[in-house]
Amino acid sequence: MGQTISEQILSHKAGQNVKPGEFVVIEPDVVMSHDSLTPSIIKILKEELAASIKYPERLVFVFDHVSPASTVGTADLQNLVRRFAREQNIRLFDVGRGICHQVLVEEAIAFPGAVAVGADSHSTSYGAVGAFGTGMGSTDVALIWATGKTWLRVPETIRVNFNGQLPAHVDVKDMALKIGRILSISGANYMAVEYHGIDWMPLPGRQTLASMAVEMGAKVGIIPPTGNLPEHLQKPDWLYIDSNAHYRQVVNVELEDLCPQVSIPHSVDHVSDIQDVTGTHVDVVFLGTCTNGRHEDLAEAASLLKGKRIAPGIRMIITPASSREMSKAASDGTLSTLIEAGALITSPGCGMCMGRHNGTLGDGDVCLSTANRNFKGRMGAPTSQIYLASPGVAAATALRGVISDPREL
Ligand SMILES: CC(C)[C@H](C(=O)O)[C@@H](O)C(=O)O
Ligand code: SF4
Repeated sequence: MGQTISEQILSHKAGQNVKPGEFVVIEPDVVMSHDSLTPSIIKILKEELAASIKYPERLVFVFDHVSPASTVGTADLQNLVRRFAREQNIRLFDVGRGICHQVLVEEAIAFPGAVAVGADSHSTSYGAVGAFGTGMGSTDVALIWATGKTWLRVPETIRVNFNGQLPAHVDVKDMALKIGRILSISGANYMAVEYHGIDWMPLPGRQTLASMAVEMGAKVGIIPPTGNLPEHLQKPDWLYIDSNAHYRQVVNVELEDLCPQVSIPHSVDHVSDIQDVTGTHVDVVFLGTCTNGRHEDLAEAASLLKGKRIAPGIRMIITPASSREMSKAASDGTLSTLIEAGALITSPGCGMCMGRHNGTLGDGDVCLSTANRNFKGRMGAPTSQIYLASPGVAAATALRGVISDPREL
């Protein structure tokens, strides 16, 4: 019997062939945590486990969730983590560097064939480079700090086949929302989702797809590390695309038939074709996050906003995913196009994604966001509403002040 990509990676790590449903103990290559949870992981390590860190070189800290700090409380906690990182010799990417998932890919800390664990649910993002990336809670992560090891149940795999090419102004985000619509928020619970037919897709689109796998409950969302990727992200020799692999379910999506998709409050899998929601009033447009805050996303918005102004009364807030993505957008004029159109650019990081700073939503605010979650109250007031869509839909909506189709501009 052949093996899926996740099965191959876990077999490689375990040093023996593993099958779905089996429990394995492995040593993750990378253990990421961010400003939001690192203080509590340090506390668990010290107070509950009374342990020390086994492999500091495998740990990475990133300050992105409230970055730079917005209150004395968050500033003090970040200082605590800075001191701890210095004492323990742990790599830290400080405020302004970017969203943890973006930074780990840019710095090639997450790499093809690796097991990359993060104290964050969107750690499925590392599947973009063909890593087994998965999120864990603070206690599990503290145990990895202490022992260097963790256990996993080998997931079954759902195979998604994308066929054909995307029409103009239909985006990888629409592919991700469409899969969520087909599988539902629990359709991939504790499974791997493996995406095929997208060798043509560059890295940023792969990051969009992999980041959203967890929104269907997936343990990992993985794209074979072949095709349109830089040399250093091509697959290792031991990893292969196995036509005899066994999949729990196969989903086929014809890209030619896809139109812009919009997720409606308050559930990610509550998705409509755009024509069913065009004209919906919006107060705020948010372009950013680990799902859609890269240079390509900003450039797509800029191409639609060039020489125009966003609608009166609309706030458009743009938070680049990292300093590198921001710098690319600065050097090719993307940022100035967006600023001239009336958008606000914030420091790189998670920004308003979780409602903790940089544009928290107030009572009754309606937001069209390029993020990955639209749970009630996520971005601020419980009475606010979040629609999720692509960067092109975000730009068209900012221009018109109501949800709009970028194909009709
Ligand atoms: C704060 C963090 C633990 C959380 C997560 O796990 O995903 C956040 O990044 C999110 O997107 O909701
Ligand atoms: S950008 Fe949003 S979804 Fe991504 S890690 Fe940050 S808070 Fe979580």
